[in-house]
Amino acid sequence: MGNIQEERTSSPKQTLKRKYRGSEFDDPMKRLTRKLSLIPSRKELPIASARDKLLQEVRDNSVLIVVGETGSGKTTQLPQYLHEDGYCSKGVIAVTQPRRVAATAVAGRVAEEMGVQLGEEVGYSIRFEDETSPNTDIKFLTDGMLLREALLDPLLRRYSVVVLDEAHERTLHTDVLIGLLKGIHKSRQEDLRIIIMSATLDFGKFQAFFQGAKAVYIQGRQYPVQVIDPLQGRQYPTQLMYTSESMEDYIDAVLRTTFQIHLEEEAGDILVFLTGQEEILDMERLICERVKNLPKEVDDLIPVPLYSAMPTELQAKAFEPAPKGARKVVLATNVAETSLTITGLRYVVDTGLAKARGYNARTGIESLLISEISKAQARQRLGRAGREGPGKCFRLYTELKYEELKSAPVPEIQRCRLATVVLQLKALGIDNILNFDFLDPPPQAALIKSLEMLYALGALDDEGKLTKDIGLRLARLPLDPQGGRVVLSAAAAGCTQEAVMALSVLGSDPLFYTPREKQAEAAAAHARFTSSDGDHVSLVKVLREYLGKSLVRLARPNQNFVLGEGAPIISPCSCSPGPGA
Ligand SMILES: Nc1ncnc2c1ncn2[C@@H]1O[C@H](COP(=O)(O)OP(=O)(O)OP(=O)(O)O)[C@@H](O)[C@H]1O
Repeated sequence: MGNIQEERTSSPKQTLKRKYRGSEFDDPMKRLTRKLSLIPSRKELPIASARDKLLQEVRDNSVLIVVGETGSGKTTQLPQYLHEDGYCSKGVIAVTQPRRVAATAVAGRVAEEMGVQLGEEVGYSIRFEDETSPNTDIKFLTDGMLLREALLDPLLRRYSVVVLDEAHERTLHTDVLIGLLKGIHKSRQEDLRIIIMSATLDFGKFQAFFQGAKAVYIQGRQYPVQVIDPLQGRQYPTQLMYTSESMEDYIDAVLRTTFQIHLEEEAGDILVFLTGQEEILDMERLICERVKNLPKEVDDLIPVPLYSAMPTELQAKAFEPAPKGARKVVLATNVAETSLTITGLRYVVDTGLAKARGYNARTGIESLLISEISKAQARQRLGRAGREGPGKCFRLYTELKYEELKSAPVPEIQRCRLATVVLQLKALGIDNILNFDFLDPPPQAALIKSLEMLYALGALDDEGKLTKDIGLRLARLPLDPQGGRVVLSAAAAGCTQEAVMALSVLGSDPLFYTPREKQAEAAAAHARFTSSDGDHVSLVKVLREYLGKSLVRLARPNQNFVLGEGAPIISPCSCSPGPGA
C-alpha cells in the first residue's frame, strides 16, 4: 500500500486517467495508436458480425430488447455502433449501469477504444462525480443518476438513445426508470430509442410491458426470438467446476480454492466473490498471512479488495495489472458481477452468496442479509472469466444447489424501502404513486409505509402533495429522505458539518474493523473513540481523526481496527442543504 494521503487527494479524473492508460494518453497520437491497436480485437467480438443487423433493428424499433452472452460486446460496442450511425447528432447516448464501478470502468474502456480522452466525447456520471463535458456523446451513468436527471429534464430531451444495461438485475432505480421510460416513449416515439440489454434477461416480461417490443438474441437458438446470428457467445471457453458436497465454511473453502489455484493452475488472476467489506478485509488479511508461509520459489499472491464503498481511485487498483512474477486475487462483492472486464483475469471463485436488501414493511426497517444468489447472477459471475482467454469458474456449491437457485433475483423494488423513489416520483409530478406503471408493482404496504414516512418528515402535505419548503428540497438532495431531513434540520441548528459527517459514516460500510480472532483487542481499540454523547458523536470523532493528521496511522490495520489497509470507507457526502437552509 502506498501513501494513503496521496491517494486520497488524487482526483478520480486523475486516477482514471492513470488507470485508463495514464498521462501518455494526453497525447492524441498515442491515443490514436492505442485505438488502432484495439481494432482487431474489437472486430473479433461476437457482436461485431451482427453490427449492421443490430443497427437496422434499432432504426426500425423505438424500443429494442437485446440479449447476448456475457462478453459478447454489448456494453462496449453497441454505444459505439450507435455513435457511428449518427445518433449523437440528435442528442447524447446514455448507457445506464446498476453500479458505479461498472459505469466508470466501461467509460474508460470505450474512451480508449475510440481514441478520445475520458470525460470528453465519452464520459461518465455517478453520484458526486461528473466526468462529462459539453462534447460528451456517449455517457455511462448509474441508473440512479439518470433518474435524478429526469427531475430536471422529465422527458430526457438531451438523450437520443437510452440504453438500460444489465436490466436483469432489476435494481430499484432500473425498475423506476423502466416505468418512466414507458411514459416518455409515448411522447418521444420519433426521436428517442430505448434499448434494454442483458446477458440473462427474462425478456418476455419486458416485451409484454412495452407492448410487444422486439427482442433480439445474439447467440444460440433456445429462445423463441429472432436470432441475429448464430454467434459464439463468450469468446473463450470457461470450464465450470462444482464442489461434490456442500461447504460448511465457505470462507475456508475460498481460502483453500484460492491457494489451490495459485499453486496448481497456470498464470492468470483470480476473482473471488464474497459478501461484504468486513469479510473482504478479513480474507485479505488471511491471504497475506498464508502467503508468508509459501515456499520462496512460489510466486507472490496479492489480494486486492473491491467493494462499493471504496472511492473510485482505490477501486481502480483492482484493474491494474499484478506486478511481474505475482498473481492478483481480487476480493469483490457483487459489484464485480456485471459488465466488468478485469485484464489478466482467468479464474473465478463463486461462493454463491451476496448481501441483498430485505425490507419489513410492518416495521419499516430495511436490512442487508447474506442470501443465495440467483442462476442469472451465477452466470454473470462465470462470465467474468473467459473474456481474454480460456477461463475456469469454481462454484463453491454443488450442481444440485445451482439447480435449486431462483432463476433471477427478486426485483429490488419488492424488497426495499421505497421512500426515496416515492419522493422522486412525486417530484416528477407523479402524484398517484399507487397507480404508477411499474414492471412489477411493489407491495402496497411498502408504498403506504413510505408515504406515511414522507408525511411524518414534512415532505408531503395533508393531500399527499410535495411540500415546497421540505419535500422539494429533500428530492434534490443526493440522500435518502431521512438523511436529507437531518441535514435540513442541522442547517437550521448550525451544525450542518457534523450532521453531514455522521451521515457519511452511517451511509458507508461499518467503520470499525473486527477480525474474527482479535475481537477483544479490536473492542479495546474502538473504545478510544467512544463518546458519552452517543454513537453519532463517536462517529464524527473517528471521521475527524481520519481526516486529520493521524490519517495514515488510522489506516493501518491491527492498531485501531478502524480501517483495512487501503480501504478508506467514507462515501463522499458533499451535499449542500439547498437555498434557504
Ligand atoms: N477493460 C477492458 N480490457 C480488456 N478487454 C476488455 C475490456 N473491456 C472489454 N474488453 C473486451 O471486450 C469484451 C466485451 O466486453 P463487454 O463488456 O462489451 O461485453 P458484454 O457483452 O457487455 O458483457 P457483460 O454482459 O458481461 O457485461 C470482453 O470480453 C473483453 O474481451
